[in-house]
Amino acid sequence: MSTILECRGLTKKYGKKQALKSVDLDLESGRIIGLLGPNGSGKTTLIKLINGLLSPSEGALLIAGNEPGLKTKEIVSYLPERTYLNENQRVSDVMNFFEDFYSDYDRSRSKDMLERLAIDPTARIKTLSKGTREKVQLILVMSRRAKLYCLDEPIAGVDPAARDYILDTIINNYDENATILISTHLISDVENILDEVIFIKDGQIRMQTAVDDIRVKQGKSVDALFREVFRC
Ligand SMILES: Nc1ncnc2c1ncn2[C@@H]1O[C@H](COP(=O)(O)OP(=O)(O)OP(=O)(O)O)[C@@H](O)[C@H]1O
Repeated sequence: MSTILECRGLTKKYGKKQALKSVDLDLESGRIIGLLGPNGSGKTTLIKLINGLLSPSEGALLIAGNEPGLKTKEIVSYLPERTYLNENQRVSDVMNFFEDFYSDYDRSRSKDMLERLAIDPTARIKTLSKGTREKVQLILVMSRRAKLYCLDEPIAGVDPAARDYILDTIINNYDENATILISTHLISDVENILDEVIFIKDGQIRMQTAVDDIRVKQGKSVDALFREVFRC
């Protein structure tokens, strides 16, 4: 198994606030990994650094051996915590944009998922509910054949019935050598698809472990362990 992401001494400061404190982290290819932590623990900051939207204050971050930039954008598919879709465009316009922009975009995947979720590709984004916009954006992001997917709160606004379909889609559609990093507070919803979890608090990695170890060795669900470790 190869390493897709490496962080060494990764630090991010916003003024005096240290959002990430000398993080050392390795992510292997072919894993679905939950990035879990309380509010303000540094999850979005880490995901933005991976996507080159922020630069490290100190330390290094490498994706398949490269610093975030044009080369890594070709292999990283990113779902931000907020939707960025242009209100006046139709869903099919955004699909065209993805097709032009990303050589790994597979339009047939988007079509299948839109159909399954009964989303009309000719609908304008502004006519869609918040949850449906989130579904559209996730569908687009998951329709790329990327090596690393970074999903920041992918199912937060989606109803529970569609969550199951979306999570199934995530596990069934992605290439087995790809890695998916999912930041979420909906741990019990996602834990069945996770291979591994990272617990983060106050900008530091508190634990990185296989989900099977939590279940088998500790006899707990990830959700139960999270509540124990981060009890207020
Ligand atoms: N632009 C910014 N300027 C100053 N501080 C910031 C900025 N963005 C984030 N922070 C701070 O950095 C820390 C980490 O924030 P981050 O958004 O990465 O946390 P998070 O784990 O994603 O939180 P949540 O679960 O609430 O989304 C927090 O203390 C936050 O207040």
